[in-house]
Amino acid sequence: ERSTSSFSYSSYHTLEEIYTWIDNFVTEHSDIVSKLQIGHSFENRSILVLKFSTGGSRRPAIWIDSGIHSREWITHATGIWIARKIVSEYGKDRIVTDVLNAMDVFLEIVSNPDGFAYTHSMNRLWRKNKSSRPGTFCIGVDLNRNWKSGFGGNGSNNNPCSETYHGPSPQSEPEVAAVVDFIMSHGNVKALISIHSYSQMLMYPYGHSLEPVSNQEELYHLAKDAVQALYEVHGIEYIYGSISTTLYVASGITVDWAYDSGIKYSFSFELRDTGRYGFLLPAVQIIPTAQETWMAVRTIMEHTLHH
Ligand SMILES: O=C(NO)N[C@H](Cc1ccccc1)C(=O)O
Ligand SMILES: [Zn+2]
Repeated sequence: ERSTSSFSYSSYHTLEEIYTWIDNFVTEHSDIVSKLQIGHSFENRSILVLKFSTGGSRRPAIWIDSGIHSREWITHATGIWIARKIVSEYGKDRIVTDVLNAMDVFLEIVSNPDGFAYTHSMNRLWRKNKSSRPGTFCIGVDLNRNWKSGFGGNGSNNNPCSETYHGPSPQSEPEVAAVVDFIMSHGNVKALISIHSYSQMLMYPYGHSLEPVSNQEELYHLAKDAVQALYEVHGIEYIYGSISTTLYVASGITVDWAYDSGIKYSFSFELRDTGRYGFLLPAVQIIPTAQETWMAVRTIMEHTLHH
């Protein structure tokens, strides 16, 4: 039937099932949610974004993306659950209500649709998109290395066969160009949250250099508060800090571009787990992961609203 009540939020789904859920979800919550198509993938699939808005025009906004790496299935599942949480909490939870009465939220659940389809059809552990170019033997660009900030630097690879291939040029990939174009033309995005898995980390820029960002202190304390809110749900421990100092140097990444484009609250999550199951996180952990992640996301939203 056309309702999302038959959709299992505790299961992993195919691209078609998620796109059908998006249509049903928007139909059922058309007072607060709308569907935008911001572009097409390399293989010509629609790139969809959910817009949560209670009115106004060009309100300050929060951007959330998941699934930029297609094998990280827990991130799409978490994005879907968070979408439902936002609509169910509006009018009940004070923070969500205050945020949505003043700001818009954009949520891109399947940021790499071609790669995601491929993880269902051919290769469960595919990470990159599916772009190909004449004379290039290997397929795919790492969409977390194709952004302009620090493009081509250390922690990205010039070899098309590499899992961290940065692509021929910044924003060469339609999946990245669509997001850049959307955020730049919107011009009022105040926070960006890019959701990955796994490692249980909450990180902020920079990845391409060890130099601290100007509001490093603020981001450190916000990350600390967000990680504490996450911990209080199921006792899961995250580490936090800047990408380059907490993890490793990575160049051309989403959050560095966002930060350098003026989005001062830019974060990247690495969801569960710490390696026992890794990308193959059992479906039984979807809802617990989404519940705890939501509390961290809500903390970042509240801070963005008040600063
Ligand atoms: O791939 C993942 N996690 O899925 N993360 C690593 C590290 C990372 C995370 C977040 C931002 C930048 C870099 C990556 O190489 O992209
Ligand atoms: Zn990733």
